[in-house]
Amino acid sequence: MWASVPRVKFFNGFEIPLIGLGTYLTKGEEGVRAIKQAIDIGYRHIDTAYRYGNECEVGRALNEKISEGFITREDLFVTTKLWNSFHAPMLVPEAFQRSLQNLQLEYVDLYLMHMPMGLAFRGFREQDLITYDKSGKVAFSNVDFCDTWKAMEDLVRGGQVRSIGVSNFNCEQLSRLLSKANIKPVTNQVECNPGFTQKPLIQFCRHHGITVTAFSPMGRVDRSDSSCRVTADVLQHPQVAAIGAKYGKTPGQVVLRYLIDIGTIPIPKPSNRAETVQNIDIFDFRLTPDEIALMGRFEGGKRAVPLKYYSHHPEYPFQREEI
Ligand SMILES: NC(=O)C1=CN([C@@H]2O[C@H](COP(=O)(O)OP(=O)(O)OC[C@H]3O[C@@H](n4cnc5c(N)ncnc54)[C@H](OP(=O)(O)O)[C@@H]3O)[C@@H](O)[C@H]2O)C=CC1
Ligand SMILES: O=C1CO[C@H](CO)[C@@H](O)[C@@H]1O
Repeated sequence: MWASVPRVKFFNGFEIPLIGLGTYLTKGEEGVRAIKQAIDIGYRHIDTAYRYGNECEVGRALNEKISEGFITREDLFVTTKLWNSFHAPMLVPEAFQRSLQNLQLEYVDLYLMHMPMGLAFRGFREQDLITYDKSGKVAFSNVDFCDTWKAMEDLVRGGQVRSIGVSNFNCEQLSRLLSKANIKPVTNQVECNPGFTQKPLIQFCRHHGITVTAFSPMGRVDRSDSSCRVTADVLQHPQVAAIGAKYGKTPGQVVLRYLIDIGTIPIPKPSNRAETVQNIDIFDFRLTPDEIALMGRFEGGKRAVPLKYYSHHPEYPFQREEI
């Protein structure tokens, strides 16, 4: 049994465990087993999204562990996300209720706007989530994300969402949101790994009391999606292995510790039991300032997940980058 994972407090008083379980591509019976196994190992923070099509599996796994008496709902921190085609304020309550129903929970701890870019709405089925215009490009909506945010604020007031946040927002978009919001976002979930360290964004968020959740923390993505790439293969790097050897840790553990030491909350997706165990066993060591500096040298300025399909959207957050 592992010691419980430390938590950090949001500005609103709610606490989030410092490591989460990513679930993109975690599906079916195997997915349910993997999530239950992660709960047994000690994970309490689970990250899913309507778009992942696996909220039902996540909900089943969590509710089975609750029914067994192994955990209570209050032990858990569950995040899900509003998909881009549900940005119109009138769609937000229904989109959220569908997520809640899939999860079979009475509330979610954190509801994120998955991206700042609104997409055309066609329906709630999987095949409706991304539609294309006549020229074959992803079809957009012109909803302002500040209006979407107001509808998300109403969900907090309704009591079924404890905290709200955003994902894939850049500093300018966050600034605009902050200038209009009544409830501040508790987190911005963005790609962060040694190959893409997000220093300016982390600084901006810290200044505004917003946490940064680190997705794709390993900087590589286990999927046949040609729009994703490996940023820096630090897991194979001898210097990372050497840091790990000093602490009796694997390169993956060194990477996660680095992300915590620079102030983020990583949500890695393990692909087997050994990785699931390793990724939570990172709270008995910390990197020295020199080791943190060394890990920072893998920065390559390029994302693993550049979301290229949306690059023609006016709110595409990475316009200024070479993608
Ligand atoms: N908000 C957003 O837009 C996004 C959110 N996310 C969220 O973040 C989560 C994590 O990101 P994801 O893109 O999956 O990428 P990760 O960086 O977590 O990469 C996953 C891969 O890393 C490898 N890995 C995991 N743990 C270890 C370890 N200890 N040692 C060595 N290799 C390891 C595994 O590959 P292998 O099989 O080779 O071992 C695994 O398949 C997602 O599951 C999702 O919940 C992700 C992308 C976008
Ligand atoms: O959350 C997500 C998981 O990764 C996908 C990339 O392959 C992203 O498109 C999506 O935002």
